[in-house]
Amino acid sequence: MLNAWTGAQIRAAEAPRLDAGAGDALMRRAAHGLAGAALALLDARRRPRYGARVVALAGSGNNGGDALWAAALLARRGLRPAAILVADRAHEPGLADVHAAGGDVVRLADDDASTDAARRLLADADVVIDGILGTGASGGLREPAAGLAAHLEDLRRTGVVTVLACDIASGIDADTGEAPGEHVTADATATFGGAKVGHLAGAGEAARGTLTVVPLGIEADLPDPDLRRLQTAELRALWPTPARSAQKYSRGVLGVVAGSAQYPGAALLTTAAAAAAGVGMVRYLGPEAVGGLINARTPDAVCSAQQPGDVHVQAWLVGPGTNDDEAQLDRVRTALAAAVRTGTPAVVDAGGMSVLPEQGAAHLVLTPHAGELARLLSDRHAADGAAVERSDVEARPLHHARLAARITGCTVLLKGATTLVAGPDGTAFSQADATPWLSTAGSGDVLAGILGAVLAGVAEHPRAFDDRGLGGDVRWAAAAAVAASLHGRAGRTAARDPEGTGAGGPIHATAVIDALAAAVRDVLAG
Ligand SMILES: NC(=O)C1=CN([C@@H]2O[C@H](COP(=O)(O)OP(=O)(O)OC[C@H]3O[C@@H](n4cnc5c(N)ncnc54)[C@H](OP(=O)(O)O)[C@@H]3O)[C@@H](O)[C@H]2O)[C@@H](O)CC1
Ligand SMILES: Nc1ncnc2c1ncn2[C@@H]1O[C@H](COP(=O)(O)OP(=O)(O)O)[C@@H](O)[C@H]1O
Ligand SMILES: [K+]
Repeated sequence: MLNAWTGAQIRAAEAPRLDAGAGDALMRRAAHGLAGAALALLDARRRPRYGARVVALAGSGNNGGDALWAAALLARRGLRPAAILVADRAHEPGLADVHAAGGDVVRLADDDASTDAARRLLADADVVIDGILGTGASGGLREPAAGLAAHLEDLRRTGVVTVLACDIASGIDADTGEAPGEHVTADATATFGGAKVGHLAGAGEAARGTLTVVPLGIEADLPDPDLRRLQTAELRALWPTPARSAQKYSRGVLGVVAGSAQYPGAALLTTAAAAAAGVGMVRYLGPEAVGGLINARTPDAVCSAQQPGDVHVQAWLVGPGTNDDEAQLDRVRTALAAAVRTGTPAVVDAGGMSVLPEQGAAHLVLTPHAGELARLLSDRHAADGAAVERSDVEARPLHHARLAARITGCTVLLKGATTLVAGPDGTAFSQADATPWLSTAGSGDVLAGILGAVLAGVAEHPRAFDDRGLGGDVRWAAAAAVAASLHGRAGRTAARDPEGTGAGGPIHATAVIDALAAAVRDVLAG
């Protein structure tokens, strides 16, 4: 599990040590970790350490102090240190050490001469340590730092310099991952004491590069994390693997209300994905014509035009492709009412979100993309009557996912390059296991099918969640994170993009279904 905390949580854990006068010692430890990360970056890029130019960008706070101290430490390893001070104050002991190491120092102001001098230093740099702002920042980067950050990004993108962020890329909010304005983009980040929420959400995910956590000795005092990311070990433990004595009913029956005579595709994709994910049985409820099409692709699905009240299932999947079909929407309403009454978990996708019960529950998992979440929040007057736009959700994804979970009382899975899951109690997960090739029509239907299969299996595996501190209502959010991760991994497998960088090539939704078994096998094999 990769856990992430807010700046306030980290500061609270540090507070007793700061009160005991250990602040400098903590900063020295941070600077040491930062210097090590700078050397590792040079090594990874096969650039010689000796004579390499390291430039610290230093703001007025301790983040700047860390960067200055790291640059001074690197002078002892043969690097040529320099500093660009972007505020009118700088961490005095750090600056003194850079001077003592013979480093060049430029103080950036709003004039051409200092801007030119700063740019000359950057153009000569091998590694730039971004210590402009850390967890003490409020709002976006201000000038002149904002202009320098934009220039730095031009140099980074064209391979002139490598950027190492101190704690967090400056301009990214450590508590949310939001970027209110210009921000630094890093090739790597060394963070202190624990990952920050801003590394795993919003613009912060793409701005951080490779993340290294430098221990500060405060780890035992950290509270429950604010945001979590499941990794292979958790996926292996939480994936619904059949017991020796399993039979189809014990593995879980998934009731699916999806598609319509006019839009059968969503029904085909969701049922095929659920079957491929290894659910015990899929029971499809809908028009006969759609059932026929489903059986041509997925003969193992049991299709009928029954009503939800007539079937016994362990989980529901409702809503994909049902928008324009009143009979299907009626089935969706009935299934959701039954789910709330009986505590049966349900995936509520697409059209299903327009017929939510008044009183939601954590075991109903909504799966909107940013546009659908904006509509849902607008319909619920979440912004005091003002419309919420897709761009609002994209700019502040974690905030809006949590807001929607609180307002609806349901678990909310917000789809995107990073998928965020929020429970109504504020518990949140972030998964970034996908590939941009997954952004294709029908990909969301496949995710809904996988999630349906996972939810149908949860009842059989309560201990797996309890044993990892993911019991109670948190299990629904955790199950959604499991599904998002496997969906992303299947996408990577299908696209042949193992790192999720956009390498490989195009895929369509059915290719993701076909790759799912291999992705699950990889996870189970560790
Ligand atoms: N705590 C510890 O023990 C340890 C902490 N550690 C390190 O400390 C870092 C946190 O340090 P910090 O608290 O000094 O805050 P930091 O982010 O450097 O900046 C605050 C300063 O910036 C300014 N400022 C604010 N917003 C701004 C903006 N938008 N644009 C421009 N300026 C802005 C603001 O001044 P203002 O101008 O607003 O008065 C304020 O003075 C943390 O990330 C980690 O690296 C490690 O060494 C381990 C031990
Ligand atoms: N840029 C991206 N990188 C990785 N995954 C993405 C990206 N864009 C979308 N996805 C994933 O693809 C799926 C798209 O879902 P959705 O928008 O509902 O598509 P549809 O409604 O056509 O099925 C989601 O699981 C989402 O997380
Ligand atoms: K920083």
